[in-house]
This record gives sequence, C-alpha cells and structure tokens, in this order.
Amino acid sequence: MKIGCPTEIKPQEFRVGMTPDAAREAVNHGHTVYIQQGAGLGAGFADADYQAAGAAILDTAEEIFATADMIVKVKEPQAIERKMLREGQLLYTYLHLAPDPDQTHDLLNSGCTAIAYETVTDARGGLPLLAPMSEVAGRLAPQVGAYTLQKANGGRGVLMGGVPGVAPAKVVVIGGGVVGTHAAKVAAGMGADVTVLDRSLNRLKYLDDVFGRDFKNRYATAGATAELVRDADMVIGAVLIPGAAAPKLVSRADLSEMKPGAVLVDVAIDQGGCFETSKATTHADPIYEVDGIMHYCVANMPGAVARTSTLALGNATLPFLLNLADKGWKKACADDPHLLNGLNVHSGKLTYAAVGEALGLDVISAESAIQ
Ligand SMILES: NC(=O)C1=CN([C@@H]2O[C@H](COP(=O)(O)OP(=O)(O)OC[C@H]3O[C@@H](n4cnc5c(N)ncnc54)[C@H](O)[C@@H]3O)[C@@H](O)[C@H]2O)C=CC1
Ligand SMILES: CC(=O)C(=O)O
Ligand SMILES: [Mg+2]
Repeated sequence: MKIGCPTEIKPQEFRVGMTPDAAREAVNHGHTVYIQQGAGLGAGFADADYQAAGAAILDTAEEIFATADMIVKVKEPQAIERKMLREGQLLYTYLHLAPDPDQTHDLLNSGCTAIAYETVTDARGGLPLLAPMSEVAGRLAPQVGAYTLQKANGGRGVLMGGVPGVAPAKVVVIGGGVVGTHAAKVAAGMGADVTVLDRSLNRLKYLDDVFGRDFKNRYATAGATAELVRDADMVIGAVLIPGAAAPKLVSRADLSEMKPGAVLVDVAIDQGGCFETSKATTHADPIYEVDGIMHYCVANMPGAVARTSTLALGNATLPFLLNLADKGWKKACADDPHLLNGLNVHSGKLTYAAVGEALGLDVISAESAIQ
C-alpha cells in the first residue's frame, strides 16, 4: 500500500503522524511510505531520518494526498486538506467530529473512509489511541493552569503548593479517566489540594485504592460539582462520553460564584468542552477571560511537547496502521472489532452513532460498511 504522511498545518501543531521507526516498519512490511518534506522537523526528525528508514520524501501536501492510498496524520484534516481527500482514500487520524459539522460534511462529501483515533477501543474498555495523548494533556493541564494562575496572566496569584504557613491551591478535576488521573497526579505532585469528580463508582474505587493518599475523590453530582467549583482555584475539565459532544458541567452563571481570577482548563474542548463558556483556543493565544474567570482551552495541547507526544502516539498507532496497510481497511476492521469502532465515515455515510446524534445526521452501522 502507498502510505502518505503530510506536515501538520493546524496552528502551532508540531507533531507528525509517523516517526522514522514507524516508516521503517511499514517499509519492512512491503509498503511504500511517502513523507512530506519537513513533516518531522517539529518533533525532531529530519527528512534524512525518514530516507534512512526507506521512506520517500515528497515536496508538497498535494503530492502526498494525490499519491497515497492511506493518509496518516495527527490532527483532524483542515479545510484545505479536506479538499484533497478523494473517494476510496483511507484517512487515519484524530477527527473529533461531534462538535465539528463543517469537517463532517467535507469528509462525507469527499467519499473517503475515515478512522478516528479517538474512538478505537481495546478489550479493557479503554481508548488506546486517545490514551497516550490524554496522558500528555493530563500532565500538561496543571502546568498550564499553574502558569495561568499567575497574576501577570490574569490569574488570582496563587501558588500550586503554597508555602509553609500558607495553604496550597485547590484544584478540582472533573472526570477521573486518563486525562483526569494524570492531571491529578501532577497537581498533587506540585503540592496542590486536589479533588477528582467522576460519575463512575468503579473509577472512584480505583482512584481511591491507588491514589487515596495523594488526592480526594467525590461522586460527580451536580451539587458536589457546584460546591467544589465555587471554592476552587483551578478546575480541570476532563470528562468524555466517547465520540459524543462533552456535557456542559459548569454554566456561565456558575462563574459568578467562583473566586475572581480562578482558572478553568478545559481539556475536553476537543469534544466541544465541558464548561459553557469554553471556546477552542490555540497555543498562539491560549488564554481568555470571561466574567473574571481565566479560561485555557487549547484543543491540541500535546502539540506543545511535540517530541514526547509524537513518540507516544506513534507507539499506539503503529500496530493498527500496519494491520490497515497489510490487510486493507475492510479486512483489518472485520478481524478487529476494536478497530472497527474507530470507523466514523465511509463513502459518504457516517458510521458512528454518537456523532450522528450530536449533529442530527443519519448513520449506518460500521458492520454494514465492511460487508
Ligand atoms: N485538549 C487536548 O489537547 C486533548 C483533549 N483530550 C480530551 O480529554 C477528554 C478526556 O479524555 P480521557 O481522559 O482520555 O477520557 P476517559 O474516557 O479516560 O475519561 C473520561 C472520564 O469522564 C467521566 N465522565 C463522563 N461524564 C462525566 C460527568 N458528567 N461527570 C463526571 N465525570 C464524567 C467518565 O466516567 C470517565 O472516567 C476527551 O474529550 C479527550 O478527547 C485528550 C487529549 C488531548
Ligand atoms: C487527542 C487530541 O485531539 C490531540 O492530541 O490533539
Ligand atoms: Mg484535540
């Protein structure tokens, strides 16, 4: 198969869809790999590294899209990339379609087949292609939140760990999955007073068993959420209903109850955000204020640490990538129901129920797409 990897063009996105190691493995499996010139530079990989791995370098994204049967990326295709997708081409990347009707319509119109990293599942109920970036974003969240809490950045001027004689910051994490757990670990490590909210009792039991001494947890009723948010210096939004638009758990009215200069870090922004006042921002201009509350809502947080993130994402995407290339997407999906769960779009039809529900569009079953 011809596999193509273009340079990411989302603002300040420095990750790349394939590492030289991934290219080498695909070449060893008998595939031809095309990398756009300079695609790996932001993550520290030179064109020569890809060439040494057996990949060919092409100058432009147009050439990559025109040549390849499968496009491997990191971020959802941007409008200009969507115009280059064609009928029958396979797209393997993050999509986050539920909050993005424009992208959804373009993918449907292109006739391509699109597998979304974020809805591929595993046998333990996890999301193996989302998890590595959730680990990164979770660990970054208290770091960017702590920066935002500084006075010069609009925050209330509270130090995460306090100092002897002065209380630490109160950090509330809504959603105790991968993002939430990594965020809580780092915030607790910085010395903050951390509470994690989740609606899954099993998850709370796990957090209590493993991290009971490091941070507290509460069941996420609306009442408990409101009570903790009111008193927080930093709230990290980390909920997910896979594939669906994030539920809004803090309203604009709730902001008036919060401490002026408190910080909301909405990691769930790529699924539309879990605070009513969230709107996606970029690394170039990440922070804004609403009613005295600072918001950080970058939808591609892992791009800030592109080398770590590219290596972590590549470890997770490679086995599926090789299966897709070796067997073709239909057989690869027929053999692996977890990969089939990643199928969001095929030949002008949506194949993922939660996306259809969020956007009010018809959906066919993924099973029917592989017949
Ligand atoms: N902004 C960025 O750069 C990045 C964003 N993300 C996003 O972060 C979000 C979280 O991802 P993961 O932690 O991997 O998901 P996850 O599935 O591991 O965890 C989500 C948790 O939210 C809980 N939850 C669901 N509804 C809830 C509610 N109403 N109240 C409280 N808890 C609730 C679930 O029980 C689960 O434990 C996703 O939207 C993901 O796409 C992930 C990586 C990077
Ligand atoms: C998960 C995701 O959207 C990201 O890593 O950018
Ligand atoms: Mg994202």
